[in-house]
Amino acid sequence: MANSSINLVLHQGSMLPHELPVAALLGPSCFHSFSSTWAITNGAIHVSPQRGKCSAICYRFSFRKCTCKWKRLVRSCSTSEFVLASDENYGNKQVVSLTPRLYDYVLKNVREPEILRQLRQETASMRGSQMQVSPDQAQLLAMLVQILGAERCIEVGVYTGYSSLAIALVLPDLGHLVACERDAKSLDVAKKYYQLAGVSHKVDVKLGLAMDSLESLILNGEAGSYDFAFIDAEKRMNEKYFELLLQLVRVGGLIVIDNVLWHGKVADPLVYDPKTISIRNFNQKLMEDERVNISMVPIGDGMTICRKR
Ligand SMILES: C[S@@+](CC[C@H](N)C(=O)[O-])C[C@H]1O[C@@H](n2cnc3c(N)ncnc32)[C@H](O)[C@@H]1O
Repeated sequence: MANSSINLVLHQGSMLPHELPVAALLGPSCFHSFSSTWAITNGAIHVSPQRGKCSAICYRFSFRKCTCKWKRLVRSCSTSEFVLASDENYGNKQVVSLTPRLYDYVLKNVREPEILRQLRQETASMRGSQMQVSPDQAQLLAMLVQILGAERCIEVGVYTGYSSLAIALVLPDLGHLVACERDAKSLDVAKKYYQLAGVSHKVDVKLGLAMDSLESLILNGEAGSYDFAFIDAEKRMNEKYFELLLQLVRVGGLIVIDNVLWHGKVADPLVYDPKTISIRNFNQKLMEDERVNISMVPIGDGMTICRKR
């Protein structure tokens, strides 16, 4: 077999047995606090940690003489990189692993409207710009809205308006998007772009706490009248937003929740900060919630699409 190698970024907690001696070498606190890049090559087995420029630590090791089942976790060839589920009952299903190169390719295949590109560029220099959804996520949201034929939508967490504008652009002219945001400064940018895009008449901006805005919609008799909702605000409030939105959305309507993978921390047993625990618990609740059909999609930071039954 050719000497193929891959780089796979494994975040803390996704430890393979091979990591253990390295973890011992570095000490638990050190090991706990970084993401590591693993270079896997065919050759003699060795594990060698080395600090890279980016403060990540790289390990080089191979599996030729290694018989442990973990070698099955990661495989490579010269052009693709993928992971296998560690549970062999998934039949060695290969799942593509997004690398920077592959993600660039995905982004090159997004049809991002010019106005969204401009908004993204303006937001890039602003505080919190990493909060906005990625172009591929925005495209998926817009696609869901179109497939549903949605006319009435709600967004919880607008920031400078990237995802809400993506939704508003595909709504019919009489469509209606309730956009909930507590930060007036970010909303000013969003409103400027709604105007520039000619969709202001479709967007009902609610400045204030999202819970208050959602509760007032319910008090206003609007339960069951919305087709689509997107949750992307304070993560620890997700369950509360979800419960209110479940009242506001009609049967067959969608509620999409962002950041359900939380940079991979949800799957890391070593991470138990309050936000991660809350997202992890909410994911578990959705998994058991008979009121909705669900699909967790590993796009961006992970989105779960819920369809109200
Ligand atoms: C992740 S950003 C939203 C990004 C946006 N969806 C986009 O793609 O550009 C989260 C936003 O939620 C807002 N937010 C957080 N807690 C909120 C609350 N309780 N009520 C209303 N907005 C809130 C924040 O001010 C922030 O602008």
